Amino acid sequence: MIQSEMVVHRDGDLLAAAAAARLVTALVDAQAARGSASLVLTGGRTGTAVLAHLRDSPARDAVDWSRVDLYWGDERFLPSGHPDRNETQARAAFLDHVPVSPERVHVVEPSDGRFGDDPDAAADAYADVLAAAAAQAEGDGSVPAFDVCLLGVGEEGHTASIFPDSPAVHETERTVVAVRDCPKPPPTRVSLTLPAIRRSVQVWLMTTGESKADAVASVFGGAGEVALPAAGARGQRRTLWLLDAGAAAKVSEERTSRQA
Ligand SMILES: O=C1O[C@H](COP(=O)(O)O)[C@@H](O)[C@H](O)[C@H]1O
Repeated sequence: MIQSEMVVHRDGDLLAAAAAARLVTALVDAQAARGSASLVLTGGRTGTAVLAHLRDSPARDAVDWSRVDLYWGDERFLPSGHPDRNETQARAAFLDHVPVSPERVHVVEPSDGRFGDDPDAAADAYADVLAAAAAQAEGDGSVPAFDVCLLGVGEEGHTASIFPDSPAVHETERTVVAVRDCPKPPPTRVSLTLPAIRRSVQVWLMTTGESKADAVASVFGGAGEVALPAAGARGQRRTLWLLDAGAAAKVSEERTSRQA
C-alpha cells in the first residue's frame, strides 16, 4: 500500500491557500494529459475555505473550468438551496464565480428533488451518475477514477459522511449510500463509500484545528477504518493529508514534514 503523505501548514488560512494552488496544478496537469479533469468536492469549513481561496486566485484561470467534472463526496440531505447543503456552500464560495459547465456539475438530489424525501433513492441515483461517468470515461467500472478527491475530517474521525462504526463504514459493495442518524447534524446524508473514494487517483484529506488532533494522531498511529473512517480514505496514486499545526499537534515529529 502507498504510504500516506502529510504536509503541515502554519495555520488554516495558509493551508487553504496552498491547497488551492495545488489544486490548480493537479487539474491543469489532468487536462493537459486527457483534455478534461474530475474533482470531488467536500463540505465543511476547511473544504469551503479552499474553494474561497481558489475563487480569489488569479491562477484559477489556468484551469478550463468548462472541462472539469465536479462531484461531491457527501451531501447533507436537505432541500435545494438550504444553506447547510454542501452544494449551496460550494456554489457560493466558488461555483457561481467560474465558468463551469452546468451539465458537468453532478449534485446529489436534494430532499425536495426528484425522489422527494427518500435518501436511498437519491443515493442510488448518484451511484447511477457515477457509473455512467465511469462508462463514458473508462469504458467500464462503477466509479470514475477521480483526479482529485477532496475530503474533510471530523473530530471523531468521520470523512465524507462515513461515521465511525456506522453501516456506511462497513459497506463493501455499493458506491453511494444513504446515511441516517449521523452524530453531527443534519442527521440524514448521502455519501460516497470508502470503496468509491479509493477509486480516486489522489485523495487529499484536509483538516484544521486542535479539535482534530486526536483523530489525526490515531490515523497516523495505525487506527483502523471502522473506528476512524478517515483512515480508510486512500488514493490509487497518492493519499495526502493537508493539516494545520493544530490538527498535526499530536502526530509524532518525525512523521510530519513541516512547512511554513
Ligand atoms: O459535515 C461535514 O463535515 C466534514 C468536516 O467538516 P469541518 O467543518 O470539520 O471541516 C466534511 O468533510 C463533510 O463533507 C461535511 O458534510
